Formats: sequence, C-alpha cells, structure tokens
Amino acid sequence: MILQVDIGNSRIKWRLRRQGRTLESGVGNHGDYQWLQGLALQQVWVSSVVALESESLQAALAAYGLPRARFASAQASAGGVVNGYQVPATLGVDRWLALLGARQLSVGPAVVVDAGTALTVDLLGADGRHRGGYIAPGLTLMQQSLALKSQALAVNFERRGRVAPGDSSATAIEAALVAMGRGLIETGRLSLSEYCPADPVLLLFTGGDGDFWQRVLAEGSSEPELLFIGLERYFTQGQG
Ligand SMILES: Nc1ncnc2c1ncn2[C@@H]1O[C@H](COP(=O)(O)OP(=O)(O)OP(=O)(O)O)[C@@H](O)[C@H]1O
Ligand SMILES: CC(C)(CO)[C@@H](O)C(=O)NCCC(=O)O
Ligand SMILES: [K+]
Repeated sequence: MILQVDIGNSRIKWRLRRQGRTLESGVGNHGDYQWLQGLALQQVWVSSVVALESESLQAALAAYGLPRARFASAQASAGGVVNGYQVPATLGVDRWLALLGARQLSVGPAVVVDAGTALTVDLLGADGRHRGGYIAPGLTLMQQSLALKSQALAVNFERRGRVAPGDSSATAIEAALVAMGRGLIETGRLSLSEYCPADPVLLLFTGGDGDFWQRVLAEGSSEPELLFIGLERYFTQGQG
C-alpha cells in the first residue's frame, strides 16, 4: 500500500492507495499521527507546506517502524508543465502538484483554484506553461481578519455564495468576501485568456472551500483529489 499525505496549513489529508485504487482516506490535525499505527505500507508520498509538520510525520513513521516519507517539491518542469516562478523551487509544492493534476485531467488552458487556508489561483496554458498565479487569504481567514479587529464584525455567516449588497452585518460581510474571491478568480481567467484567446478556459476547484467557490462561479469542476492526482503523477513519472 502507498500512503499519500497532504499537509496543509489547517489540516492533514491522506489516502491509502493500492493498484490505482483508494482503499481508505481521512482528515486529521497537525501532530496527530496515531492513525498510522498498524498500517502495512510500502511507500509514503507527501506534499507538505508546513516544514515542522514534515518532521513530525517523519518522526511518527520512524516510531511505528514504517517506511520513511518522500517529500515532493516544486520543480522547474515535469509532466508537461513548466513552472512560471522566477525561482521555481519557491512555488508552494501544493500549487505545483495541483498544476500537475490539472494537466492530467485536461490538456487545455486551466485556472486552478485551491481554496484552503489561502485561496490560490494558478494559470496553466494549453502549452503546459504556468503563467503565474495569485495568493490571497482564504474565506475563513478573511472572515477572521475582520473579527480580529472589531467585535461588531465577529459574526458568522451562512455560506450562500451571494454577492447582492447585504442588509445585515453577516450578509454584508459574506457578499464582500464572495465578490472579492470571485473577482480574483475572474481576473485569473482573464489573464490566462490573453495567452489563448481562442480556447475555452477550464476552471478547476480544489481544497476545503473548493465546492463553495465552484458553486459561486457556477462553472468548471470541483476536484477534491486534484493535489493527490498530481502527487501520484509526480512520483510515478520518475521525477520523484
Ligand atoms: N471539516 C472542515 N474542517 C476544517 N475546514 C473545513 C472543513 N470543511 C471545509 N473547510 C474549509 O476548508 C478550509 C481549509 O481548507 P483545507 O483543508 O484545504 O486547508 P489546508 O489544506 O489545511 O490549507 P492549505 O492547503 O491552504 O494550507 C477552511 O478555510 C474551511 O473554510
Ligand atoms: C500559498 C500556500 C500557503 C497555499 O497553501 C502554499 O502554497 C505556500 O506556502 N507557498 C509558498 C509560497 C508561494 O507559493 O509563493
Ligand atoms: K492548499
């Protein structure tokens, strides 16, 4: 069995794979690795954007007598994708793997939206060139930033995904955050379409809030496993 792990800033997601099939998957908190105990693993493939947590996972694997983790990192190019960063290794590995995953799902131009702690929007041309991207605070982080400075703004909102002007604090905040996120994603699409005016651009959504943003944009597709698809491509195409 191969264990695949996605260590994000908020949580850890994992899935167990055998012969291209998922046997089990789960979500956990940083520092909690008890679920590893007793697993029969041949390999452990990891995407981590939290260095300290990478070390904790490695220590837990050693403690349970399991194989050492192999960590993916952003490359200059691989799997038909060319990293658009000036310093390719500084692109977040989760963004890199989502781009590899996007390439696996589609050969056309794609806007890859990873809506986790941060909301990242990355542009992938039909030629496989990454045309850069955007990093914004995610929905929860944006809401928390208002609450941090004002008690009056510490209100929870329903996630209705509407942008109509609010008639309460909750609806006013939600409408603004939705408009901001939508504007960012649409800006990304517009930038990408300058490289490929004739091609329809595919929107791909992933991350904890991926479904939400897919509904807001009302197009494209929600791909919760996008990072894992990229992780598998990374480690099975010889670049790992
Ligand atoms: N059960 C859940 N627990 C925590 N967050 C959730 C849950 N369901 C949806 N979310 C949303 O997912 C977001 C976190 O997304 P995700 O789990 O992708 O974060 P992450 O992968 O740890 O962060 P990142 O990869 O951006 O560093 C939160 O902002 C929250 O709005
Ligand atoms: C932006 C996040 C936090 C999104 O998870 C991650 O991809 C990261 O830490 N990136 C490194 C910085 C960058 O991608 O420019
Ligand atoms: K992410």
